[in-house]
Amino acid sequence: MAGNILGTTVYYDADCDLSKLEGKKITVLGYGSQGHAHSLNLREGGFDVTVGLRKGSKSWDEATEAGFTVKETADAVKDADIVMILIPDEIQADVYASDIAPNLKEGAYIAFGHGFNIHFEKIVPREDISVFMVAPKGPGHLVRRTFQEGSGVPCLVAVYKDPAGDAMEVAKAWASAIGGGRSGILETTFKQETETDLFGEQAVLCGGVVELMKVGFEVLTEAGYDPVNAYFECLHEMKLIVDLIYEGGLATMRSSISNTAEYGDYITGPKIITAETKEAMKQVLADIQSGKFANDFLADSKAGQPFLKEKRAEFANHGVEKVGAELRKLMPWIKK
Ligand SMILES: NC(=O)C1=CN([C@@H]2O[C@H](COP(=O)(O)OP(=O)(O)OC[C@H]3O[C@@H](n4cnc5c(N)ncnc54)[C@H](OP(=O)(O)O)[C@@H]3O)[C@@H](O)[C@H]2O)C=CC1
Ligand SMILES: CC[C@](O)(C(C)=O)C(=O)O
Ligand SMILES: [Mg+2]
Ligand SMILES: [Mg+2]
Repeated sequence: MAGNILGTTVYYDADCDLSKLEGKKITVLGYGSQGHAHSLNLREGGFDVTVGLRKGSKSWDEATEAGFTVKETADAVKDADIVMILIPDEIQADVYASDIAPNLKEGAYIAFGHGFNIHFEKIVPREDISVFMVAPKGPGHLVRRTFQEGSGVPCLVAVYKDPAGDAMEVAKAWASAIGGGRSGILETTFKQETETDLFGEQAVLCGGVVELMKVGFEVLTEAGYDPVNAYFECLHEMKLIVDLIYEGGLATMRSSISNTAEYGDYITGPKIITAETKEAMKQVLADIQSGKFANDFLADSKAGQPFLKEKRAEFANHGVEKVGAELRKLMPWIKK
């Protein structure tokens, strides 16, 4: 049953009424990281899912091979009671205008895995449409893998418009059906989800951690240390350390490392992540809140993604990726 965690209500499977999805025609747009996970998990719960895609793509073949009814986006939206939009954020507004909005039936629900386009008002749905969000707090491939293993990724749920009157119950049912109710479903707003998710992925989870690992690798290799040793030290072992934090918090991790490491952790951590770093993080948050980041990201996308492509090429050629690719070939237990 729902738990009160330090004043916040968190829902679990027992609080979610899956009958809210029963008898509804469900369409998932996109069969990428999140799309494949939502579609497969829902289907295993007994729900009938149609996948909407553009014809002739890799995803089209994959969803067809997985046994789904696959239709072109506009066609998949017609007749659907719930349309979950899991195509890339940067194209959602255009696809919404061309293929989704004109085909949405009166009184349908639309849903998102991230609040970006609703919060920044790139998509403004009609008044008869109910709008909710189910945002897993983890990568789609882990939403699928943990579900198969019997656990699940926590989800944030929110409602933006509710002419149907039960959008939050539908959102909770969806979150439960994809595995979120096994580890916790948190009710929030589109604004909170969008801003915290963008901040987390940029400053901590992806941008922050990747830069820390990459620069650590560079400092060791530029000082003449063996690149394989540097890779094990700065990247491979990151997962092992984070696994302990995930399992028991910072104290469990620190109880497993040596006193030498723990002393160095307290002495050196604040020299690397300084007051200046905290100020930079605050500026990152301000740019997210003002919409600057969203507009810069969309402008890069409209221009054909020059910045994104340049960075992908730069990282593909970085030593840390080359060493890692060779080492992982010798560790067959690491899944592709
Ligand atoms: N990745 C993640 O783990 C997380 C993502 N989210 C959110 O989920 C949403 C989806 O992201 P993500 O799963 O990463 O996306 P992906 O890039 O992994 O997948 C996008 C899917 O959309 C399809 N697609 C692309 N362009 C079109 C188009 N014009 N018309 C129809 N289908 C198209 C792609 O198929 P193809 O290119 O083969 O045609 C692919 O199947 C976003 O809102 C994101 O913020 C939220 C939490 C975590
Ligand atoms: C951390 C990145 C993420 O927010 C996610 C997997 O949760 C994303 O947008 O992919
Ligand atoms: Mg996220
Ligand atoms: Mg995100």
